[in-house]
Amino acid sequence: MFSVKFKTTEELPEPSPRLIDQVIGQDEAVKIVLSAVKNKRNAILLGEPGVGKSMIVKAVGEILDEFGEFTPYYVIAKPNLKNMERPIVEVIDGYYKEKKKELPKINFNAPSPFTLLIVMIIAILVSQMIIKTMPADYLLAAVAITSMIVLIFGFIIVFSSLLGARASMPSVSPSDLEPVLLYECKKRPLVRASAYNVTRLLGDVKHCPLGGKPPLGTPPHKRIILGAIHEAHRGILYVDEIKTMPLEVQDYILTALQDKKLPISGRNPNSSGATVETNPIPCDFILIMSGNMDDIYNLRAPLVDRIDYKIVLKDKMDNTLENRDKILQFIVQEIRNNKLNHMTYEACCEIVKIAQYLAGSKDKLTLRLRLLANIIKMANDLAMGKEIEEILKNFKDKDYKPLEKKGKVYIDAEHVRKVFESGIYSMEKQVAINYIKNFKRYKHIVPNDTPKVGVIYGLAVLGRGGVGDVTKIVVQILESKNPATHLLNISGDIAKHSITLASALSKKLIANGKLPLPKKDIDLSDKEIYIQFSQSYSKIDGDSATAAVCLAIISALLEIPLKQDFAITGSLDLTGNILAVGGINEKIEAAKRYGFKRVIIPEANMIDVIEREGIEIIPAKTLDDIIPLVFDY
Ligand SMILES: Nc1ncnc2c1ncn2[C@@H]1O[C@H](COP(=O)(O)OP(=O)(O)OP(=O)(O)O)[C@@H](O)[C@H]1O
Repeated sequence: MFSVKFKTTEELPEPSPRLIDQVIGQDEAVKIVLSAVKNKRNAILLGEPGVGKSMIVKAVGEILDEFGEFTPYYVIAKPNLKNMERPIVEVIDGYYKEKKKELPKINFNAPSPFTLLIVMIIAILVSQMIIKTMPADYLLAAVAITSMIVLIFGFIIVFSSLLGARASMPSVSPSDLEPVLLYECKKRPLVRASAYNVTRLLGDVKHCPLGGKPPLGTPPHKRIILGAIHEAHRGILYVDEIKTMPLEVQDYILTALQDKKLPISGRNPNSSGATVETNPIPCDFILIMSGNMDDIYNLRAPLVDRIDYKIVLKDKMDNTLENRDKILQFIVQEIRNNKLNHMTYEACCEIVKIAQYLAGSKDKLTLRLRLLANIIKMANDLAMGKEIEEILKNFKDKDYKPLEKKGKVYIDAEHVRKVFESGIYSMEKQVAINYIKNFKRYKHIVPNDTPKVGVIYGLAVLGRGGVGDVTKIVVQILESKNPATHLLNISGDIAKHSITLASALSKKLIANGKLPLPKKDIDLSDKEIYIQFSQSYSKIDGDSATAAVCLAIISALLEIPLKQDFAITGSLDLTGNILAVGGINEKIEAAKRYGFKRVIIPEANMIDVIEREGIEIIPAKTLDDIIPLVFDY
């Protein structure tokens, strides 16, 4: 199964501590993201949930220092003395601690010593002129007048400038005018924000219940909240959940990408911050976004155009020795990273089997690794169950002492199997399992040895739960002047079309008389065909029942009974070839669960089938292959 031999994962080497080395099966995507970051390109990662989109970005974030020089900076906000509602935000290179003393002082427009000197000289010259024009007896008075002039000039200049500066904000205390540090960035940043969180992404101005004006309120520059878009300056902005990104936010991001700066304004119209807006603040970042496959359609075209790399992550990989080793590496990582108990070799093999099952084929392994991680964690909890039971048993015991560890606990294959079969890791699977359990009580579907005309068992997968189910298909023929085909309990368009096809094909095959069945003369022009998916309340919306329906119609029209010990799945083309279907392993599992001894599947699907005991799997290429196996004549 793996290239190394071991009894438990304890014997395997420690995984690399670097997250970038821990990413499994997404080598291409990792390479592209690294190249995007190196060359300052924007990128979007698309893929199924839990395939490692966030992990890749986080891993790249860990090694950002390796992408060349970075100039540290800090961001301060200071008041705008001309208009307090337009505070000024500045990005300053360097470390805040070093430059703290040099923080810009608020200028009260106090006159400089040079201005004062000029004023004094003018004042002295004026007083000299006065003295010269005065008679000698008034000299003393003249000197006094001159001194007064000099003093008055000085006072007027100093106080007028101070009063002038404060005219727009009377009673502001010096502390209200102090600049504040909003953010300091010492190494290249990776800033993560969810697309729906507008405040976090774009920044905001806090509400001040006291009106937002000194002396009682907090001045606007002290209420600014920097956005992730600004914190990501000179680094990476990672936006996930793009499906939820409001159009307005997309426009702001677009502006930021174009202008490399964006102002912050109050976002809540009812807040005192609503009237505040800063200057455009520098925000030169690489944008990386992520979402599920269809989410890209929620983005505006101009934004999509500005994203250079569009990367689709894989959701499965080939089932090779090398890739099974990667799954093993993943198991060890999950155990070490989450401090779980170690796993036996057999349990690891079981995880590989589940990886095949979730990939829908024996040739593939799933890369929806969050699902696998959850299964491993729950299997670990189950392995610990014995201890938990013991603790509960001793809970009421006064003399209870904490358990002494009796030997090591290992996750074994049984724990893994139990978690997978119970479906505890998936809500949809549990709903489907409950539905099937309840329905089975009515014994509507029971394999038996009594052949019946027009009755056959088809196979389906319930909802998104990944659980297969058996559906009973019943066909009845009525003599009628109004020949038609009626479909009952069939909702999906594809299903309706495929069953119409089955009906036409079965009539054609009977009409040309080439079926390997006893011949019977039959007038098809007066037959009304009723096809029912009996007691099927789950939506039948695929075409995988086409072969089953076709056989049931032939049986009903020719009145030749069908055996009842098998279930069948397969799509059909117009010439009677059986075509591959999805969810083949779930369908085989369902047939086995209901007790069928045989299951007929398209031959093309054989590459997907994961071996299991207890049921015979019969591949079929054409209807002619199947007919001798299923009719009782
Ligand atoms: N390619 C991978 N390699 C290793 N571990 C993985 C990988 N993909 C997923 N995992 C495991 O699953 C967890 C969740 O993965 P992550 O959050 O990156 O998925 P995602 O694709 O971003 O999912 P979503 O679309 O739901 O946000 C990881 O922390 C890791 O344990």
